Amino acid sequence: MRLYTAEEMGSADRAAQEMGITGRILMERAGVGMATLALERFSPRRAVAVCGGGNNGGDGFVVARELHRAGVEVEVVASKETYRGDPEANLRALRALGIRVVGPEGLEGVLSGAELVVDALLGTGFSGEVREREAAMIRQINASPAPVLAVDVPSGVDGSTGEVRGAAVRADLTVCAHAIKVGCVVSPGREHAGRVAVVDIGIPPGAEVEPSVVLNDAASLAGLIPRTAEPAHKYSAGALLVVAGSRAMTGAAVMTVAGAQRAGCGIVFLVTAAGAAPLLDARLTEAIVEGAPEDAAGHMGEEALDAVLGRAGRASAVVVGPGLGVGEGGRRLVEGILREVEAPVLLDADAITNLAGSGALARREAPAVITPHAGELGRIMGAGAREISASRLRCAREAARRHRCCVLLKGSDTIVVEGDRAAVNPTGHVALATAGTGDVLSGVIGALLSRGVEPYDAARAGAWAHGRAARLWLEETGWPAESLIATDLLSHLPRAFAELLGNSPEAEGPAAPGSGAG
Ligand SMILES: NC(=O)C1=CN([C@@H]2O[C@H](COP(=O)(O)OP(=O)(O)OC[C@H]3O[C@@H](n4cnc5c(N)ncnc54)[C@H](O)[C@@H]3O)[C@@H](O)[C@H]2O)[C@@H](O)CC1
Ligand SMILES: [K+]
Repeated sequence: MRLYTAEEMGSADRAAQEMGITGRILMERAGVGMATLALERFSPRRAVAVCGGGNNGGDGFVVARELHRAGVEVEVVASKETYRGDPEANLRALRALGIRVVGPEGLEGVLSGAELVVDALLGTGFSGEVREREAAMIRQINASPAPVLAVDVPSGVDGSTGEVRGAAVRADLTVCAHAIKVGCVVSPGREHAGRVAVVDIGIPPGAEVEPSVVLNDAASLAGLIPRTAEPAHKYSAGALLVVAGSRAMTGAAVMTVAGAQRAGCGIVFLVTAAGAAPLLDARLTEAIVEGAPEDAAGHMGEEALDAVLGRAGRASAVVVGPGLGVGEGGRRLVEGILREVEAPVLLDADAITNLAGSGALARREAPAVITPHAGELGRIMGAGAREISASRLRCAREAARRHRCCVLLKGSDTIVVEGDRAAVNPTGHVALATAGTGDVLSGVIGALLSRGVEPYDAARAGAWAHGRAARLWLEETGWPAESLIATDLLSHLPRAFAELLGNSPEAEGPAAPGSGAG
């Protein structure tokens, strides 16, 4: 599904107008569509439309008129004294219909008793920090117990980035005109938007622009995952080397290896700290486990590089990091792998932390993927987790540029960036905020890399399947989200992949007996 920034929406809007579809028509369509959804979802008897001075406010005036027409008792707050253009015409219509219009000072009064608040204060024309006058109105809307329908984007959220500086409306439903705005799916904007819907406003296909950010839905992933072609052997199905675990940290390695196995990897090698190897060997019956030299803390350091490179020669991708441990030795090990291994390398967890201040990723010519959470990304960007979390899209892009790799920034809105491309994953769930799920994800993406999927696509498909597996588990068990543990994902990953493969064309190879054409 298409996501639009403010700029992209503006281009589509201008192109539509050049084709004779006026702004007035678009505003009418937007307002009528949003009012229809408001009636369907909230059935309000009394509603308040809070309208700003731009076209977002103009949409709000149309919503108010339509609600009035449907018999809803409507009051309107207009933030500006004088209006121009389409908003002015729509405001005049309200007055002619006898709908009460008050200024911002009347907001508190009209909010009491409202069964729906229509937030049309600020839309895609807003960015930066909200001025105090509007911030005060936003705080009043948020203090009201009535449900909130946001017009196009919750006021105070930057529609192009999801950034919030200062106050922003917390909506129950955000109805976007024509296309979901990027700011409604990227955190923290995502948390302000509530449920998100789209209304068609009649922008013709010829006016569409190429979006810079896509929603990582199943349709966008169709055909990316290869089926194993016949004749198959365990290496042709992908051979993954996992470099993970330390004497005191074995679970992370288990999760990564198991995630890779469930994502269809033909064979998984694990190189781990010598002290962890016997336990992991007993635990991971289907993997080939090798112990490598460890330091006094039980971590693999540079001395483990030979063992890693020995195995890497047989692997079509390498995952490094879960449970590795943090330290100078670990840094040299990760740098050595980035320098010597030509197959795609995925760095997760401690492998990322170990690279703080290092230029090894940027120097690497072969493909690399990193899968940090906000804290880990902060460490290699010289920033705090809070700074990253406030500007997730911008920071992920900057990291991909500076470190010349594919970046998957974990979160409820996992973001994948490579070069100019960016995708936001919609399958994430709060249930995934538990130990070990990230290790499973790195195994899953590693498996896809080992099967020849390009880094950007492997990261996107992995994020989708990982989130989908959690959702399938929740649907099947009916258990509370807090009860999910990382191993639960393993049993549901195959079904998540089956859904993706349902969209995938059969790989070239001899036709299976009895299979029909197509
Ligand atoms: N572009 C399009 O194709 C369409 C746009 N439509 C609507 O128009 C909106 C965009 O309209 P505009 O471009 O007029 O912009 P907005 O109405 O989103 O914002 C402009 C208003 O915000 C105020 N503002 C800007 N920065 C501020 C700040 N930091 N603090 C407080 N107030 C601030 C301005 O003074 C102005 O009153 C969309 O979100 C959508 O709702 C729809 O009517 C349909 C078509
Ligand atoms: K709004």
